[in-house]
Amino acid sequence: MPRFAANLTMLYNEHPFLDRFAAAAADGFKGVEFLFPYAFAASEMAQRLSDHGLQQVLFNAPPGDWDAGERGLACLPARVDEFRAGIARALEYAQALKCPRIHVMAGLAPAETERAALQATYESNLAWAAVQAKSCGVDVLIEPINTRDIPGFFLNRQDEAHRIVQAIGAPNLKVQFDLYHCQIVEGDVAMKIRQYLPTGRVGHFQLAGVPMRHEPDMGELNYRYLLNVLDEVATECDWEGWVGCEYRPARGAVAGATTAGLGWRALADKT
Ligand SMILES: O=C(O)C(=O)[C@@H](O)CO
Ligand SMILES: [Mg+2]
Repeated sequence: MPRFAANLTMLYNEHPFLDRFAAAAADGFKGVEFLFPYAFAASEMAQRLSDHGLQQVLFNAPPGDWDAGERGLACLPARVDEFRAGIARALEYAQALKCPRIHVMAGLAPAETERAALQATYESNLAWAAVQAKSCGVDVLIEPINTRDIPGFFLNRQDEAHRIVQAIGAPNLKVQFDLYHCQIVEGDVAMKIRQYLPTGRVGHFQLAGVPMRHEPDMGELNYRYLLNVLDEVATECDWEGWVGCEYRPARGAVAGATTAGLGWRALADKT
């Protein structure tokens, strides 16, 4: 079974951010991911990883002004310099945290800009980022995201993401396959795992229950079935990546809420 990584942005919100590393390790996680490390010194985070025997498996490149509603810069023609500076910063953190992949968010499509111009900027930015990342041994990931959570997000579908990755043809440019977004946008999730994982273009998975983005055992997706499919296909194609647990615990941020909700991990048992 692919390994589960705790998403420290969404899980363990009952603890201050830097204390979430210890909490995840205490629950048996060996890997962690989060959205953004930039409010903290890389050395401080590297120390937490080492103290708790954790691997950093993923984080995001700078997304622009998140608090002002920005959700990535990669498709924005007027922001190329800022995009490039953000990739350089992300790669510095990736090296300090020994993290083998970064997620580059596409951004919101401005209504006044032609889709073709956004697409051209997106593809040239991704090609550039992949070259920079390659020299650091890092994969660049793109993630289709549903427009209920992020209205106007530029990249929404698995097929679009795979077309882009194929067209650019950089071996370290891959798709971040978030099963939660896939179910909301297009469904047929099990068949999409079967279709896309063997291509070699999937760099990472994430999961959450649908529709509320709570624990995977809450909601309309049958994760016992899906995790068995993932396991079967990953074994067939020797895929050894991680599955990020990117959900908001239903019990909220009260003491013990994240740990109390982890019973769903038994769904991954093949019994
Ligand atoms: O929202 C998600 O899904 C993510 O993976 C984040 O990195 C981006 O919002
Ligand atoms: Mg995700």
